[in-house]
Amino acid sequence: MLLHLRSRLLNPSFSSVLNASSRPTPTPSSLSFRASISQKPNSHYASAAKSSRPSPISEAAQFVRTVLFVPPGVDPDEVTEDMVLPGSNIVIGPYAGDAKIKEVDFVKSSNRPKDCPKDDRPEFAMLGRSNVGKSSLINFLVRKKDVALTSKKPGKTQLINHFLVNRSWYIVDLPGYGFANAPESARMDWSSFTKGYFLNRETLVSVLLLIDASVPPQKIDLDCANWLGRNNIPMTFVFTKCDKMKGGKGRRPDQNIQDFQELIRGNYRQHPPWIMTSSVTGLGRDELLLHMSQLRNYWDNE
Ligand SMILES: Nc1nc2c(ncn2[C@@H]2O[C@H](COP(=O)(O)OP(=O)(O)OP(=O)(O)O)[C@@H](O)[C@H]2O)c(=O)[nH]1
Ligand SMILES: [Mg+2]
Repeated sequence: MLLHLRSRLLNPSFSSVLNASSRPTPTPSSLSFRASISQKPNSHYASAAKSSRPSPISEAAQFVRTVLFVPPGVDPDEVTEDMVLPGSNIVIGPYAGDAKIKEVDFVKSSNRPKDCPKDDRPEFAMLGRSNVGKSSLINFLVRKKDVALTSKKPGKTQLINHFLVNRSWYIVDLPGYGFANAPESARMDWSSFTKGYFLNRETLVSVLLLIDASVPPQKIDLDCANWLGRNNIPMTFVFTKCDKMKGGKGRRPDQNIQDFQELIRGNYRQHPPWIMTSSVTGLGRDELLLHMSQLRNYWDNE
């Protein structure tokens, strides 16, 4: 199982969509949510890892921990291949379930983090370079064409937009960063605006950090991932545009994804969750919703 898994994860390929079936009821845990879901690169740098006492875990469990995302409630020694979502490194555990989207309502746009909805529903924030496909991913997840506004021009989304799903959790569309080609009017100070949201939003379950798989790894995305990690903000890498097999200037999406993983691998003792998607072909939709359900259900039970 190890060898097969190793080659599958180190060489991402396009796989079929998993049937998101319902899962057993989760068992509440006393573990702290952020502590167990987040990746904390600061404390996970290789040097820090070397100085800590060796833990008596098996080679298989060690491999699983460094490459796979093992959610709360799963013993790394008991992970089997069928627990890993296709097109991802995500292990599905006992908290996954109730992943279907039945209804979605736009709630509000806020231009300051403190104007965001004030309730305790869990939320997921879409973050990524301008034009990476954040708004498209929201429409793709909720299976509606125009819930979130999309555009070929970068800088379309300029406010923090809250969408309420099944009246119980939020998806948040955020302005993109890295407006290299955006009109002057669309530029903004991402550092003070969006960073304030990340640092203060207590109901944020995870950031979905979107990375364009049709281009080679970009420094700004790596910097963003490291900033989130240093600030202990849980994240999932969502690779977008995986349908663009010819990839224009760049290499094929699977090669770009592999290069991105290699660039960040050294920073994390436990690899953050990642998943391949395409809002054109539907790749990864059910898998991403299932992953979000396990993070959310764990958060709800904490
Ligand atoms: N081929 C392909 N194109 C995509 C995909 N996702 C988004 N796009 C296209 O990429 C462009 C930008 O999409 P948006 O969803 O508006 O991007 P955004 O990240 O919300 O952009 P900002 O709001 O400007 O930050 C649009 O032309 C989309 O049609 C995808 O999976 N595959
Ligand atoms: Mg947008």
